[in-house]
Amino acid sequence: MNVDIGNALATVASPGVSRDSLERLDEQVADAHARIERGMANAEHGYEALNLPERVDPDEILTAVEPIADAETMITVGIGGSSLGAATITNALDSDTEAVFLDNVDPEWVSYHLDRVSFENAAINVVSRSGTTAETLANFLVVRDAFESAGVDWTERTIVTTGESGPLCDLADRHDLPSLTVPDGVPGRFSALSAVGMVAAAVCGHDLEALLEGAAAEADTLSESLFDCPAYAYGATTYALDGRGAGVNAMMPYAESLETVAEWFAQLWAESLGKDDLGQTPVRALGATDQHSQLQLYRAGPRDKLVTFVTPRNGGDRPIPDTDVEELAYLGDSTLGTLLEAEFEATEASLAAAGRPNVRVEIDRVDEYELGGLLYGLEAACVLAGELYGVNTFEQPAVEWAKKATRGLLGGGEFAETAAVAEKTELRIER
Ligand SMILES: O=P(O)(O)OC[C@H]1O[C@](O)(CO)[C@@H](O)[C@@H]1O
Repeated sequence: MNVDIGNALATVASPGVSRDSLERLDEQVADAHARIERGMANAEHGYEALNLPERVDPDEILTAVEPIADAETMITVGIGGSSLGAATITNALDSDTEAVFLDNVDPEWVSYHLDRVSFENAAINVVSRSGTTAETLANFLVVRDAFESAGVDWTERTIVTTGESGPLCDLADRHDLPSLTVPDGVPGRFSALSAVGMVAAAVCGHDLEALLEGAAAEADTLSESLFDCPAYAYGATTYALDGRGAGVNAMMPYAESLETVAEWFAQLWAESLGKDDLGQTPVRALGATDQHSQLQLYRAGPRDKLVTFVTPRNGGDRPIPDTDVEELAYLGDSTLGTLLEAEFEATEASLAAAGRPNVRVEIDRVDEYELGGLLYGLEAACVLAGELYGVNTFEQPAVEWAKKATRGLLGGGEFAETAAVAEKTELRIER
Protein backbone atom coordinates (compact mmCIF):
# COMPACT_ATOMS: atom_id res chain seq x y z
CA MET A 1 0.00 0.00 0.00
CA ASN A 2 0.99 3.58 -0.61
CA VAL A 3 -0.17 6.36 1.67
CA ASP A 4 -0.56 10.08 0.88
CA ILE A 5 -0.92 12.21 4.03
CA GLY A 6 -0.59 15.57 2.22
CA ASN A 7 -4.22 16.52 2.89
CA ALA A 8 -3.74 15.90 6.62
CA LEU A 9 -1.06 18.55 6.96
CA ALA A 10 -1.82 21.72 8.92
CA THR A 11 -1.16 23.79 5.78
CA VAL A 12 -4.26 22.15 4.25
CA ALA A 13 -6.55 21.05 7.06
CA SER A 14 -7.81 21.88 10.51
CA PRO A 15 -7.37 19.75 12.51
CA GLY A 16 -4.12 19.10 10.73
CA VAL A 17 -0.59 18.11 11.70
CA SER A 18 2.43 20.21 10.84
CA ARG A 19 5.45 18.72 9.15
CA ASP A 20 7.51 19.68 12.20
CA SER A 21 5.15 17.83 14.51
CA LEU A 22 5.35 14.75 12.30
CA GLU A 23 9.14 14.88 12.47
CA ARG A 24 9.02 15.17 16.25
CA LEU A 25 6.48 12.33 16.39
CA ASP A 26 8.88 10.27 14.28
CA GLU A 27 11.14 9.94 17.33
CA GLN A 28 8.29 8.17 19.12
CA VAL A 29 7.72 6.08 16.02
CA ALA A 30 11.34 4.90 16.19
CA ASP A 31 10.84 3.81 19.81
CA ALA A 32 7.53 2.18 18.97
CA HIS A 33 9.12 0.32 16.06
CA ALA A 34 11.86 -0.97 18.37
CA ARG A 35 9.13 -2.23 20.74
CA ILE A 36 7.26 -3.87 17.87
CA GLU A 37 10.40 -5.53 16.53
CA ARG A 38 11.16 -6.90 19.99
CA GLY A 39 7.60 -8.19 20.33
CA MET A 40 7.83 -9.88 16.92
CA ALA A 41 11.25 -11.38 17.67
CA ASN A 42 9.95 -12.87 20.94
CA ALA A 43 6.63 -13.96 19.38
CA GLU A 44 4.85 -11.95 22.04
CA HIS A 45 1.03 -11.98 22.22
CA GLY A 46 -0.33 -9.62 19.59
CA TYR A 47 2.96 -8.71 17.96
CA GLU A 48 3.08 -12.32 16.72
CA ALA A 49 0.32 -11.35 14.26
CA LEU A 50 2.91 -9.34 12.33
CA ASN A 51 4.93 -12.55 11.83
CA LEU A 52 2.12 -14.36 10.05
CA PRO A 53 3.50 -13.91 6.51
CA GLU A 54 6.49 -16.01 7.60
CA ARG A 55 4.57 -18.41 9.81
CA VAL A 56 1.53 -19.42 7.78
CA ASP A 57 1.84 -22.51 5.59
CA PRO A 58 -0.66 -22.23 2.72
CA ASP A 59 -0.20 -25.91 1.84
CA GLU A 60 -1.38 -26.95 5.31
CA ILE A 61 -4.58 -24.97 4.71
CA LEU A 62 -5.06 -26.30 1.17
CA THR A 63 -4.63 -29.87 2.43
CA ALA A 64 -7.11 -29.34 5.25
CA VAL A 65 -9.80 -27.98 2.93
CA GLU A 66 -9.44 -30.77 0.36
CA PRO A 67 -12.50 -32.71 1.62
CA ILE A 68 -14.70 -29.66 1.00
CA ALA A 69 -12.85 -28.04 -1.90
CA ASP A 70 -15.75 -28.90 -4.22
CA ALA A 71 -18.22 -26.81 -2.23
CA GLU A 72 -20.43 -24.49 -4.30
CA THR A 73 -21.50 -22.68 -1.11
CA MET A 74 -19.07 -22.02 1.75
CA ILE A 75 -20.94 -21.20 4.96
CA THR A 76 -18.61 -19.51 7.44
CA VAL A 77 -19.94 -19.55 10.98
CA GLY A 78 -17.95 -17.08 13.09
CA ILE A 79 -18.15 -13.53 14.41
CA GLY A 80 -15.89 -10.50 14.71
CA GLY A 81 -12.32 -11.36 13.84
CA SER A 82 -13.43 -14.94 13.10
CA SER A 83 -15.53 -13.73 10.19
CA LEU A 84 -14.49 -10.25 9.05
CA GLY A 85 -11.05 -11.20 7.73
CA ALA A 86 -12.41 -14.05 5.62
CA ALA A 87 -15.32 -11.88 4.44
CA THR A 88 -12.95 -9.07 3.48
CA ILE A 89 -10.84 -11.39 1.33
CA THR A 90 -13.69 -13.32 -0.32
CA ASN A 91 -15.90 -10.25 -0.85
CA ALA A 92 -13.02 -8.48 -2.60
CA LEU A 93 -12.16 -11.26 -5.05
CA ASP A 94 -14.19 -13.09 -7.71
CA SER A 95 -15.04 -16.75 -7.21
CA ASP A 96 -17.55 -19.31 -8.51
CA THR A 97 -18.02 -20.45 -4.91
CA GLU A 98 -20.64 -18.51 -2.98
CA ALA A 99 -19.31 -17.37 0.39
CA VAL A 100 -21.99 -16.96 3.07
CA PHE A 101 -21.05 -15.48 6.45
CA LEU A 102 -23.33 -16.19 9.41
CA ASP A 103 -21.91 -13.65 11.86
CA ASN A 104 -25.14 -12.79 13.65
CA VAL A 105 -27.95 -14.67 15.39
CA ASP A 106 -30.91 -12.87 13.84
CA PRO A 107 -33.25 -15.86 13.34
CA GLU A 108 -35.01 -14.53 10.22
CA TRP A 109 -31.69 -13.64 8.60
CA VAL A 110 -30.12 -17.01 9.39
CA SER A 111 -33.23 -18.79 8.06
CA TYR A 112 -33.19 -16.62 4.95
CA HIS A 113 -29.68 -17.87 4.16
CA LEU A 114 -30.25 -21.51 5.11
CA ASP A 115 -33.45 -21.63 3.05
CA ARG A 116 -31.34 -20.88 -0.03
CA VAL A 117 -28.56 -23.44 0.51
CA SER A 118 -28.35 -26.71 -1.41
CA PHE A 119 -26.72 -28.61 1.40
CA GLU A 120 -25.26 -31.46 -0.68
CA ASN A 121 -23.10 -28.83 -2.45
CA ALA A 122 -22.31 -26.79 0.62
CA ALA A 123 -19.73 -26.86 3.39
CA ILE A 124 -19.40 -25.45 6.89
CA ASN A 125 -16.38 -23.42 8.02
CA VAL A 126 -16.82 -22.92 11.77
CA VAL A 127 -14.32 -20.47 13.25
CA SER A 128 -13.83 -19.41 16.86
CA ARG A 129 -10.51 -18.65 18.53
CA SER A 130 -11.94 -19.17 22.01
CA GLY A 131 -14.36 -21.90 20.95
CA THR A 132 -16.86 -20.47 23.41
CA THR A 133 -18.55 -17.59 21.57
CA ALA A 134 -22.29 -18.03 22.03
CA GLU A 135 -23.36 -16.67 18.64
CA THR A 136 -20.96 -18.93 16.75
CA LEU A 137 -21.80 -22.07 18.71
CA ALA A 138 -25.55 -21.44 18.48
CA ASN A 139 -25.36 -20.84 14.73
CA PHE A 140 -23.20 -23.93 14.31
CA LEU A 141 -25.78 -26.08 16.09
CA VAL A 142 -28.49 -24.61 13.84
CA VAL A 143 -26.49 -25.07 10.62
CA ARG A 144 -25.45 -28.63 11.31
CA ASP A 145 -29.05 -29.45 12.20
CA ALA A 146 -30.09 -28.00 8.83
CA PHE A 147 -27.59 -30.27 7.08
CA GLU A 148 -28.94 -33.29 8.98
CA SER A 149 -32.55 -32.34 8.12
CA ALA A 150 -31.47 -32.21 4.48
CA GLY A 151 -30.03 -35.70 4.84
CA VAL A 152 -26.44 -34.49 4.39
CA ASP A 153 -23.75 -35.76 6.76
CA TRP A 154 -22.34 -32.53 8.23
CA THR A 155 -19.25 -34.35 9.53
CA GLU A 156 -18.25 -34.88 5.88
CA ARG A 157 -18.79 -31.19 5.05
CA THR A 158 -17.31 -29.33 8.03
CA ILE A 159 -13.92 -27.81 8.81
CA VAL A 160 -13.08 -26.25 12.16
CA THR A 161 -10.62 -23.46 12.96
CA THR A 162 -10.20 -22.84 16.67
CA GLY A 163 -7.68 -22.52 19.51
CA GLU A 164 -5.50 -25.27 21.00
CA SER A 165 -8.37 -26.39 23.30
CA GLY A 166 -12.06 -25.75 24.02
CA PRO A 167 -15.50 -27.06 23.00
CA LEU A 168 -14.87 -26.72 19.26
CA CYS A 169 -11.54 -28.50 19.59
CA ASP A 170 -13.27 -31.36 21.42
CA LEU A 171 -16.01 -31.50 18.80
CA ALA A 172 -13.48 -31.70 15.99
CA ASP A 173 -11.70 -34.55 17.76
CA ARG A 174 -14.92 -36.36 18.58
CA HIS A 175 -16.10 -36.34 14.97
CA ASP A 176 -12.64 -36.51 13.42
CA LEU A 177 -13.27 -33.28 11.53
CA PRO A 178 -10.52 -31.54 9.54
CA SER A 179 -9.33 -28.73 11.77
CA LEU A 180 -6.81 -25.95 11.85
CA THR A 181 -5.45 -24.04 14.82
CA VAL A 182 -5.65 -20.29 15.34
CA PRO A 183 -1.98 -19.37 15.75
CA ASP A 184 -1.04 -18.70 19.34
CA GLY A 185 -0.53 -15.03 20.18
CA VAL A 186 -2.72 -13.78 17.31
CA PRO A 187 -5.87 -11.91 18.42
CA GLY A 188 -8.95 -12.48 16.27
CA ARG A 189 -8.97 -9.06 14.66
CA PHE A 190 -5.35 -9.58 13.53
CA SER A 191 -5.89 -13.12 12.17
CA ALA A 192 -7.14 -12.54 8.59
CA LEU A 193 -3.79 -13.72 7.20
CA SER A 194 -3.94 -17.00 9.13
CA ALA A 195 -6.19 -20.05 8.73
CA VAL A 196 -8.96 -17.90 10.26
CA GLY A 197 -9.22 -15.77 7.11
CA MET A 198 -7.68 -18.22 4.68
CA VAL A 199 -9.89 -21.33 4.90
CA ALA A 200 -12.80 -19.60 3.18
CA ALA A 201 -10.36 -17.97 0.75
CA ALA A 202 -8.90 -21.39 -0.09
CA VAL A 203 -12.30 -22.99 -0.71
CA CYS A 204 -13.17 -20.01 -2.93
CA GLY A 205 -10.03 -20.75 -4.95
CA HIS A 206 -8.02 -17.67 -4.02
CA ASP A 207 -4.22 -17.58 -4.21
CA LEU A 208 -3.08 -17.89 -0.59
CA GLU A 209 0.60 -17.58 -1.52
CA ALA A 210 -0.03 -14.23 -3.23
CA LEU A 211 -1.91 -12.96 -0.15
CA LEU A 212 1.05 -13.87 2.05
CA GLU A 213 3.59 -12.48 -0.43
CA GLY A 214 1.77 -9.15 -0.49
CA ALA A 215 1.76 -9.12 3.31
CA ALA A 216 5.45 -10.05 3.43
CA ALA A 217 6.29 -7.19 1.07
CA GLU A 218 4.44 -4.83 3.42
CA ALA A 219 6.26 -6.29 6.41
CA ASP A 220 9.54 -5.41 4.68
CA THR A 221 8.57 -1.74 4.82
CA LEU A 222 8.34 -1.64 8.63
CA SER A 223 11.11 0.71 9.68
CA GLU A 224 12.03 3.19 12.38
CA SER A 225 10.69 6.15 10.42
CA LEU A 226 7.13 6.96 9.32
CA PHE A 227 8.63 8.66 6.31
CA ASP A 228 9.91 5.29 5.06
CA CYS A 229 6.91 3.12 6.01
CA PRO A 230 3.37 3.67 4.61
CA ALA A 231 1.76 1.68 7.44
CA TYR A 232 3.48 3.71 10.16
CA ALA A 233 2.79 6.95 8.29
CA TYR A 234 -0.90 6.08 8.40
CA GLY A 235 -0.87 4.96 12.04
CA ALA A 236 1.09 8.01 13.22
CA THR A 237 -1.01 10.48 11.24
CA THR A 238 -4.31 9.11 12.56
CA TYR A 239 -2.90 9.28 16.12
CA ALA A 240 -1.68 12.84 15.63
CA LEU A 241 -5.00 13.96 14.15
CA ASP A 242 -7.00 12.31 16.94
CA GLY A 243 -4.91 14.26 19.43
CA ARG A 244 -5.85 17.43 17.55
CA GLY A 245 -9.61 16.74 17.51
CA ALA A 246 -10.25 14.26 14.70
CA GLY A 247 -11.78 11.64 16.98
CA VAL A 248 -13.68 10.00 14.11
CA ASN A 249 -12.05 8.09 11.27
CA ALA A 250 -14.40 7.53 8.32
CA MET A 251 -12.96 4.85 6.03
CA MET A 252 -14.29 5.33 2.48
CA PRO A 253 -13.11 2.76 -0.07
CA TYR A 254 -13.73 3.72 -3.69
CA ALA A 255 -14.56 0.19 -4.83
CA GLU A 256 -17.56 -1.97 -3.93
CA SER A 257 -15.18 -4.94 -3.67
CA LEU A 258 -13.40 -3.16 -0.79
CA GLU A 259 -16.52 -2.24 1.19
CA THR A 260 -15.89 -5.01 3.72
CA VAL A 261 -12.38 -3.64 4.31
CA ALA A 262 -14.05 -0.72 6.11
CA GLU A 263 -16.07 -3.15 8.23
CA TRP A 264 -12.97 -5.21 9.07
CA PHE A 265 -11.04 -2.00 9.82
CA ALA A 266 -13.81 -0.85 12.16
CA GLN A 267 -13.26 -3.88 14.42
CA LEU A 268 -9.47 -3.59 14.18
CA TRP A 269 -9.45 0.10 15.10
CA ALA A 270 -12.24 0.08 17.69
CA GLU A 271 -11.33 -3.08 19.59
CA SER A 272 -7.57 -2.35 19.53
CA LEU A 273 -7.47 1.37 20.37
CA GLY A 274 -10.77 1.95 22.25
CA LYS A 275 -9.34 1.83 25.76
CA ASP A 276 -8.64 4.08 28.76
CA ASP A 277 -11.12 6.64 27.36
CA LEU A 278 -8.94 6.87 24.24
CA GLY A 279 -9.29 5.75 20.64
CA GLN A 280 -10.59 7.02 17.33
CA THR A 281 -14.13 6.05 16.31
CA PRO A 282 -14.09 4.16 13.00
CA VAL A 283 -16.97 4.85 10.62
CA ARG A 284 -17.78 2.83 7.52
CA ALA A 285 -18.48 4.63 4.27
CA LEU A 286 -18.28 3.80 0.59
CA GLY A 287 -17.30 5.86 -2.44
CA ALA A 288 -19.04 7.16 -4.55
CA THR A 289 -22.31 6.09 -2.84
CA ASP A 290 -21.81 7.99 0.43
CA GLN A 291 -20.94 11.20 -1.34
CA HIS A 292 -24.74 11.34 -1.57
CA SER A 293 -25.39 10.63 2.12
CA GLN A 294 -22.39 11.45 4.34
CA LEU A 295 -20.24 13.98 2.49
CA GLN A 296 -22.32 16.96 3.64
CA LEU A 297 -21.41 16.11 7.22
CA TYR A 298 -17.75 15.33 6.42
CA ARG A 299 -17.36 18.70 4.66
CA ALA A 300 -19.53 20.99 6.78
CA GLY A 301 -20.22 19.22 10.08
CA PRO A 302 -18.07 19.23 13.23
CA ARG A 303 -14.30 19.35 12.58
CA ASP A 304 -13.89 16.04 14.39
CA LYS A 305 -13.29 13.71 11.44
CA LEU A 306 -10.51 12.26 9.37
CA VAL A 307 -11.61 10.65 6.09
CA THR A 308 -9.51 7.69 4.97
CA PHE A 309 -9.89 7.00 1.28
CA VAL A 310 -8.90 3.54 0.04
CA THR A 311 -8.50 3.40 -3.71
CA PRO A 312 -7.32 0.76 -6.19
CA ARG A 313 -5.40 2.56 -8.96
CA ASN A 314 -6.28 -0.02 -11.60
CA GLY A 315 -9.24 -2.25 -12.19
CA GLY A 316 -11.99 -3.40 -14.52
CA ASP A 317 -14.10 -0.90 -16.44
CA ARG A 318 -17.39 -0.58 -18.29
CA PRO A 319 -18.12 1.85 -21.11
CA ILE A 320 -20.91 4.41 -20.82
CA PRO A 321 -22.66 4.39 -24.21
CA ASP A 322 -22.75 7.58 -26.25
CA THR A 323 -25.97 9.58 -25.99
CA ASP A 324 -27.72 12.21 -28.03
CA VAL A 325 -29.09 13.81 -24.88
CA GLU A 326 -27.15 17.06 -24.79
CA GLU A 327 -27.15 17.39 -21.00
CA LEU A 328 -25.57 13.95 -20.70
CA ALA A 329 -22.95 14.47 -23.39
CA TYR A 330 -20.22 14.84 -20.75
CA LEU A 331 -20.97 11.29 -19.59
CA GLY A 332 -21.50 9.63 -22.93
CA ASP A 333 -18.72 7.74 -24.65
CA SER A 334 -16.74 7.59 -21.39
CA THR A 335 -16.53 4.82 -18.81
CA LEU A 336 -17.84 4.14 -15.30
CA GLY A 337 -14.25 3.80 -14.14
CA THR A 338 -13.42 7.28 -15.44
CA LEU A 339 -16.47 8.63 -13.66
CA LEU A 340 -15.60 6.88 -10.39
CA GLU A 341 -12.03 8.15 -10.60
CA ALA A 342 -13.26 11.71 -11.16
CA GLU A 343 -15.68 11.32 -8.25
CA PHE A 344 -12.88 10.18 -5.99
CA GLU A 345 -10.48 12.97 -6.94
CA ALA A 346 -13.22 15.59 -6.72
CA THR A 347 -14.38 14.38 -3.29
CA GLU A 348 -10.81 14.26 -1.98
CA ALA A 349 -10.22 17.80 -3.28
CA SER A 350 -13.56 19.00 -1.88
CA LEU A 351 -12.53 18.00 1.63
CA ALA A 352 -9.15 19.69 1.24
CA ALA A 353 -10.85 22.82 -0.09
CA ALA A 354 -12.99 22.85 3.08
CA GLY A 355 -9.88 22.33 5.22
CA ARG A 356 -11.00 18.85 6.31
CA PRO A 357 -8.24 16.26 6.90
CA ASN A 358 -8.13 13.24 4.67
CA VAL A 359 -5.62 10.55 3.82
CA ARG A 360 -5.33 8.46 0.67
CA VAL A 361 -4.45 4.76 0.98
CA GLU A 362 -3.66 3.36 -2.46
CA ILE A 363 -3.30 -0.16 -3.74
CA ASP A 364 -2.36 -1.00 -7.31
CA ARG A 365 -5.43 -3.20 -7.93
CA VAL A 366 -7.81 -5.50 -6.06
CA ASP A 367 -5.99 -8.83 -6.18
CA GLU A 368 -4.59 -11.24 -3.60
CA TYR A 369 -1.12 -9.66 -3.48
CA GLU A 370 -2.36 -6.11 -2.99
CA LEU A 371 -5.06 -7.22 -0.54
CA GLY A 372 -2.49 -9.06 1.57
CA GLY A 373 -0.39 -5.91 1.68
CA LEU A 374 -3.37 -3.71 2.57
CA LEU A 375 -4.56 -5.94 5.42
CA TYR A 376 -1.05 -6.26 6.82
CA GLY A 377 -0.35 -2.56 6.40
CA LEU A 378 -3.49 -1.52 8.27
CA GLU A 379 -2.73 -4.05 11.02
CA ALA A 380 0.80 -2.65 11.40
CA ALA A 381 -0.62 0.89 11.42
CA CYS A 382 -2.92 -0.17 14.25
CA VAL A 383 -0.10 -1.75 16.27
CA LEU A 384 1.98 1.39 15.83
CA ALA A 385 -0.94 3.62 16.86
CA GLY A 386 -1.50 1.44 19.92
CA GLU A 387 2.11 2.00 20.96
CA LEU A 388 1.70 5.77 20.54
CA TYR A 389 -1.56 5.81 22.55
CA GLY A 390 0.13 3.67 25.21
CA VAL A 391 -2.79 1.22 25.32
CA ASN A 392 -2.83 -2.59 25.36
CA THR A 393 -3.69 -3.05 21.69
CA PHE A 394 -4.26 -6.78 21.89
CA GLU A 395 -6.91 -7.26 24.59
CA GLN A 396 -10.62 -6.33 24.65
CA PRO A 397 -11.74 -6.68 28.28
CA ALA A 398 -14.71 -4.35 27.87
CA VAL A 399 -16.62 -6.86 25.74
CA GLU A 400 -16.82 -9.45 28.54
CA TRP A 401 -19.53 -7.68 30.61
CA ALA A 402 -22.27 -8.18 28.02
CA LYS A 403 -21.13 -11.78 27.36
CA LYS A 404 -21.54 -12.65 31.04
CA ALA A 405 -24.91 -10.89 31.25
CA THR A 406 -26.11 -12.76 28.14
CA ARG A 407 -24.97 -16.09 29.51
CA GLY A 408 -26.69 -15.41 32.81
CA LEU A 409 -29.93 -14.41 31.09
CA LEU A 410 -29.89 -17.77 29.29
CA GLY A 411 -29.29 -19.72 32.52
CA GLY A 412 -25.67 -20.38 31.64
CA GLY A 413 -24.34 -19.39 35.06
CA GLU A 414 -24.56 -16.82 37.86
CA PHE A 415 -23.17 -13.41 36.96
CA ALA A 416 -23.53 -10.04 38.72
CA GLU A 417 -23.89 -8.49 35.29
CA THR A 418 -27.13 -10.40 34.73
CA ALA A 419 -28.79 -8.75 37.73
CA ALA A 420 -27.79 -5.32 36.41
CA VAL A 421 -29.77 -5.96 33.24
CA ALA A 422 -33.02 -6.03 35.26
CA GLU A 423 -32.12 -2.73 36.95
CA LYS A 424 -32.49 -0.73 33.75
CA THR A 425 -33.64 2.89 34.14
CA GLU A 426 -36.83 3.30 32.09
CA LEU A 427 -38.46 6.33 30.51
CA ARG A 428 -40.69 4.84 27.87
CA ILE A 429 -42.55 6.95 25.37
CA GLU A 430 -45.11 4.73 23.72
CA ARG A 431 -47.06 5.37 20.52
O1 LIG B 1 -13.01 -16.06 17.70
P1 LIG B 1 -13.88 -15.98 18.90
O2 LIG B 1 -13.22 -16.40 20.16
O3 LIG B 1 -15.18 -16.71 18.68
O4 LIG B 1 -14.24 -14.43 19.14
C1 LIG B 1 -14.91 -13.69 18.17
C2 LIG B 1 -14.74 -12.23 18.40
O5 LIG B 1 -15.30 -11.88 19.68
C3 LIG B 1 -14.41 -10.98 20.36
O6 LIG B 1 -13.76 -11.69 21.33
C4 LIG B 1 -15.19 -9.84 20.97
O7 LIG B 1 -16.24 -10.31 21.70
C5 LIG B 1 -13.46 -10.48 19.30
O8 LIG B 1 -12.28 -10.01 19.82
C6 LIG B 1 -13.32 -11.72 18.45
O9 LIG B 1 -12.80 -11.42 17.19
